[in-house]
Amino acid sequence: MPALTFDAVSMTFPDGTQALDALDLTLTPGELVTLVGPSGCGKTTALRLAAGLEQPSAGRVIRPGNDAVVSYVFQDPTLLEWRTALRNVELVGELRGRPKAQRRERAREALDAVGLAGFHDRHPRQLSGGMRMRVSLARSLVADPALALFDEPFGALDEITRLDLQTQLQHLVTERGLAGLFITHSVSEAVYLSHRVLVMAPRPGHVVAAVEIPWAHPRPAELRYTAEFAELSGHVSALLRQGMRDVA
Ligand SMILES: Nc1ncnc2c1ncn2[C@@H]1O[C@H](COP(=O)(O)OP(=O)(O)OP(=O)(O)O)[C@@H](O)[C@H]1O
Repeated sequence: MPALTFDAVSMTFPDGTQALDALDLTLTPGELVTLVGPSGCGKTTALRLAAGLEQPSAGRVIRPGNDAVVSYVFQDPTLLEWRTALRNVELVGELRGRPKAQRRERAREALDAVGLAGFHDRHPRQLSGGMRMRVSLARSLVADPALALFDEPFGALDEITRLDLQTQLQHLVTERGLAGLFITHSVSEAVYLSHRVLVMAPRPGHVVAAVEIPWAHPRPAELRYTAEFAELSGHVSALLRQGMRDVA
């Protein structure tokens, strides 16, 4: 059973803006697919459709069943400032009415898994941007999502933190077998993380190429410095440039 299916999905907003044209996508559990493309090509619209926040104007979006959790991670970590890191992550269990000891234990495990052991009792203002994003990731993963949607989560982070979080995210997705749909403007991030990269072009947003990324997960951090990686990244960049030229 796919975790998410887009069947010829088109999206035209009430003001007449056509954001997506006939997008097809199938995401299976354990698979991470990334959307890359220039500003305005409909990436966020696709994520919002996947989240059920918008309804397509044509085609079908088939999402996980009612009981399945879909998590959404934004570029802004959106933490509650008056709660500690632990209590931010614990909120998910609270909202579900889980017993206190159980939800606290799960939150502790999730924070440790994203490299925040020792920071459970800090408030968001006492954490760096990278640490805040780790809390946000822990909060989304503690919900045990069947489908996780990531809207440029690492866009605002420094390079080292970003590379570190890419590696951690990839381990977490692999270990948990969840399906992930990821947006980024970084070609190397897309190639490193994904099983498949969908290259998009605008006016209206459409997929110009689907590139399969062959390496097994989890991938070593050093993969990013190999000639094969540079070659595949160059290929995706060329498709991106080509897509932009074709609509210019
Ligand atoms: N609610 C809306 N009403 C009208 N037009 C919209 C709405 N949301 C998005 N759009 C338009 O749809 C197109 C796609 O927008 P979207 O935000 O999905 O692009 P994107 O690829 O995510 O861009 P970016 O990389 O800049 O975040 C754009 O032309 C945008 O202006």
